[in-house]
Amino acid sequence: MSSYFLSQQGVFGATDANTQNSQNWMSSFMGLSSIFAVLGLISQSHVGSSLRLFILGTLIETGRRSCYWIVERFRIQYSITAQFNEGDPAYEWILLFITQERVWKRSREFVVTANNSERKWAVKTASDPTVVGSAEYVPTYQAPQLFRWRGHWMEIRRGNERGGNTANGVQQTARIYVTIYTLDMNVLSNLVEDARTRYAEVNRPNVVIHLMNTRIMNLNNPWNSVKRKTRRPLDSIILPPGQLDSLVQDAEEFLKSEDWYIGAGIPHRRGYLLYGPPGTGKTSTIYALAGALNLEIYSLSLASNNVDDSFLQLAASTVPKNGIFLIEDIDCAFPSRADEDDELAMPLPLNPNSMRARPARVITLSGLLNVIDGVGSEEGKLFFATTNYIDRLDAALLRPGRIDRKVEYALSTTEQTRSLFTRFFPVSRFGPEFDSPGSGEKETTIETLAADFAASVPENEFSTAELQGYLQGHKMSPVDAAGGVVAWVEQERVDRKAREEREEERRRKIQMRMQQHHAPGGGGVVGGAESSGMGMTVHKT
Ligand SMILES: Nc1ncnc2c1ncn2[C@@H]1O[C@H](COP(=O)(O)OP(=O)(O)OP(=O)(O)O)[C@@H](O)[C@H]1O
Repeated sequence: MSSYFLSQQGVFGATDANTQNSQNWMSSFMGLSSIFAVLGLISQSHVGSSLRLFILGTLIETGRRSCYWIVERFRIQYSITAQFNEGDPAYEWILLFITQERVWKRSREFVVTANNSERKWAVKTASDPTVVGSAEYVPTYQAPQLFRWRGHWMEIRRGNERGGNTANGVQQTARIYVTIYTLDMNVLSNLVEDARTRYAEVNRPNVVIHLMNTRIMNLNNPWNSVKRKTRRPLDSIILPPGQLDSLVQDAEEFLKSEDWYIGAGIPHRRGYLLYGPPGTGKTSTIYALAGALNLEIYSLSLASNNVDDSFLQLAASTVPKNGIFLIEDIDCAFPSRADEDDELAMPLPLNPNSMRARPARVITLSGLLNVIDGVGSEEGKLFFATTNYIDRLDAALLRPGRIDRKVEYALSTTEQTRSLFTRFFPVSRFGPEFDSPGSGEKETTIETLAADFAASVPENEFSTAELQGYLQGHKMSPVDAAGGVVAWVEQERVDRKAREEREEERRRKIQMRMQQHHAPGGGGVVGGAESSGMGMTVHKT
């Protein structure tokens, strides 16, 4: 639920200010009558001009304060002020709203950044529509801006709230204050709804991805980096028949059945694990699904050393309802048995004093489980996790209720390979001028080439991403793509073998260095590891 702070009394302790103002006014008023009395005296007694000037000044100042008081009174009585905090989705809505309403017209201060995929709600500063700028201009809105919307006067102002000190410096949270000169609360609701609708409309062609900038962590706004990606059609994801449809249907049904979950007393959340080799379409599926269901993604990597249990909890709790909470490579948080062995097999430093401390593992399994299904797991959210190594995940993590659906992604089947070829070389793009040897019907030719291509790629040996990489190198010529694939497969096998041998050699060298290091007279064991399991593992190998 989006939140914005409301006040009919202004935002800066207006009640106290009112009391003080009214006292000032009263005293000013009382002062006025005595001033007039004194004036009479003065005119009679012909006191000097300096005294008259002084009295005139006092009168002007009193008048100024009275006007100010009246204006403030009016403002407080006849206005509604709403506060939008950075980090809340409503903040994004209102930013877009003020950009579209061209409230910035009189703004003279901008933050200028080079164009990139990060979303900023920049404004167009060039009047010539043909000018394509290389930078984006975001108004600071530091000075209050007055504008009219649907017949109502409004004022907009931006401020920064100073938070606590952290390792990353002082945390600041931006706020936007909108003052509407009306007594009708509906105007505010309409404004927020209008802003939300515009936001949804503008983002229709994109998928919005919220990320954490773990270098500049902000406890008030953990999702402090927003990117947009062009929406990817579902049919551009090539998977075995039925796999994608069933996933989309499942997610759609989940979103529609909140009442059923409440009635059945089951928390309204659903967890999916997509697992399989790299480059098989796990992440692409989630992005395409988010686009199709109009959902925003909140994506987190557990690989960062800065993320700990409490931050994870905070991040999960700030994902709004109907958002997708995505943890990519979820196995990264915990070492596998193989990894642990590898770490023990790390080359030991020659000088024990130079041994670097290993980074602390700050995410615990119980912390992660808590986030997925415990106190921190908010309802109405889709949870997605991806991994290349399902066998490294703890059984507790995989149990239903935490992960409700596991979907396996495999290396490309012959049918997927064929579909990938026809997606790369659509009949529409290659048209009548497509000139193929054999000069059959155009459509038949592409189909034939696709069949030849698929038959030449061994099933379940290459990922879709690898095949896509190959096809990209021949994107203008389906004939070359189909003709060259046999040689490519051979070359890939040779390269793969060489890579595996290099890796094997690297491991062997590490083991040898460890053995030398632990052998009698070989430098001893650092930090008393001799008596530990670590020493035993090494001697055995
Ligand atoms: N099944 C697929 N259908 C269409 N494109 C795919 C498919 N699999 C991979 N790709 C393409 O390969 C690239 C990498 O895909 P993606 O990131 O989705 O793979 P992944 O399985 O998530 O990999 P990783 O496990 O390394 O994160 C993308 O450009 C994507 O378009």
